[in-house]
Amino acid sequence: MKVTVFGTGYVGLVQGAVLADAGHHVLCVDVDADKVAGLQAGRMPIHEPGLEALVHRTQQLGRLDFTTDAAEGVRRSPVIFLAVGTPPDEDGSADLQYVLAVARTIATHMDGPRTVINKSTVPVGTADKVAQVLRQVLAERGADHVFDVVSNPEFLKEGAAVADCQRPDRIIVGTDSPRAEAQLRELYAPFNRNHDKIVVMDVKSAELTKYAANAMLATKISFMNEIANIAERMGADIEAVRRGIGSDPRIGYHFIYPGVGYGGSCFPKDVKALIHTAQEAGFEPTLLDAVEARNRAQREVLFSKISAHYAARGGSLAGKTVAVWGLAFKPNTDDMREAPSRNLLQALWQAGATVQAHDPVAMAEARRIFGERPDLRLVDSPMAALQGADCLAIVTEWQSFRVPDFDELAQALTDRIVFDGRNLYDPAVVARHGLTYVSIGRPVRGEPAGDWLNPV
Ligand SMILES: NC(=O)c1ccc[n+]([C@@H]2O[C@H](COP(=O)([O-])OP(=O)(O)OC[C@H]3O[C@@H](n4cnc5c(N)ncnc54)[C@H](O)[C@@H]3O)[C@@H](O)[C@H]2O)c1
Ligand SMILES: O=c1ccn([C@@H]2O[C@H](COP(=O)(O)OP(=O)(O)O[C@H]3O[C@H](CO)[C@@H](O)[C@H](O)[C@H]3O)[C@@H](O)[C@H]2O)c(=O)[nH]1
Repeated sequence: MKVTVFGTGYVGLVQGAVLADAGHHVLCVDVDADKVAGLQAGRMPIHEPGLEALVHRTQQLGRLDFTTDAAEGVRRSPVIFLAVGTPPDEDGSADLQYVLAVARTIATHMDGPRTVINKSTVPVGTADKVAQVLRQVLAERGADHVFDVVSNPEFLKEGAAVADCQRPDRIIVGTDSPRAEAQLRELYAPFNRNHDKIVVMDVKSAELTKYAANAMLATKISFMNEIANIAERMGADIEAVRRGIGSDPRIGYHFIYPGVGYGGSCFPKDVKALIHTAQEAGFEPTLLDAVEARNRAQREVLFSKISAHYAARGGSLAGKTVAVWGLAFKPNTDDMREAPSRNLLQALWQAGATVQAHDPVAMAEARRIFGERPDLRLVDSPMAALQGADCLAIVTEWQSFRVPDFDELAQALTDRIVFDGRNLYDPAVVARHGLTYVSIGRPVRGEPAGDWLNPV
């Protein structure tokens, strides 16, 4: 099928490449001319495992193209995806300006029937708004073309976006139009061979399904972070508790890792947007309010531990150098949108510390965000970050941080202490190497080996 995708970000680019790989002919449209020129030349705007090879292959096969020409994008394909951003407005609601702008563009240039498929995460009622814009602009043109607006939310995870898109666990199709449903069934047929993954429902339920999924996952994380806070005050070990509850299939092991709070471009924004939608409808979502509040607090926990450690010893962070491992909001991506590392760095700088940081792929993004500043050194390896540092803070659980040389760590860090926001290590092993180890939801371990210290 001929398909046009508006927006070549994490969702649009991956979706476009995966559809092209499955055999469709895809044209990706973006307003960012640099991004489009880069993609035409085969340069990826984001780090996503497997994406570059997929884009190159489908480009060479002539099934994937990029353009800034929106009119061509609209005229070329009967099926048009919307995959533009829906960032949070100041009041937490989703900003629909990009979605509605594309709707106007489609209505301005369409010259026959179109199916508009919304992949952006949008509040309930947005499909109606898109349809209204289409109707209005068509009426202004005096044109009379048939269209359907379908909700088809995306569930990919960054860092695994290509794999998730190639093997979706469900394909939500929100429409009451048999014509549109048949088109989407044909479009997704290559992804639907093993068993029927397509779940058809009304548009509003599809729109809400996306928020419900993200809110449920965010709730699991905030719940676990809440239990971690209780555990560390009681002398219990959250990792033992995690294994203990995860083995119950009704709970499961997924998304119950405690840490530095959820970040990224989706959970923080989508939980806030759902709260806003509920409030607008006259309902106070107290559970979601609490999920959000716990996350806000959790994102400060690592800094609180570092600062409390030094304060308890009569010192402060002023003049200290803190090594930071991990800047991306999660491993296998260079995305730093709402990354918990940003909270930590700002707090450390405010306390007068210098940061010496390493991330396997997000260094360029960090440079773009923070610019040149005397209290930030971005270095090329995890071990280089330790040189001359007083302590280490771990923010992202990259694979390359999982098995460090603890003796080298102990030698390099002046204060011989590790603050781990991701519980990467066995506390007894770290302590055996002469390091003090402060993690999330577990008692502090330190020298001499085997000693349990008071939580800081
Ligand atoms: N990032 C994810 O993991 C993820 C997963 C599922 C759903 N979503 C949702 O998908 C949507 C897109 O997210 P993203 O992370 O891909 O965003 P992004 O910011 O990475 O990309 C959006 C792209 O849209 C382009 N754009 C803006 N206006 C345009 C226009 N009028 N015409 C053409 N292109 C235009 C921008 O230039 C940008 O390249 C959001 O609603 C998001 O919540 C994101
Ligand atoms: O047990 C866990 C799991 C995740 N996280 C954090 O939660 C955030 C989000 O992680 P993840 O869900 O893996 O990444 P995203 O790429 O943000 O993907 C989420 O958001 C997307 C955008 O809506 C959805 O499509 C995905 O299904 C949904 O998982 C990150 O900060 C993680 O560190 C935890 O703290 N503990």
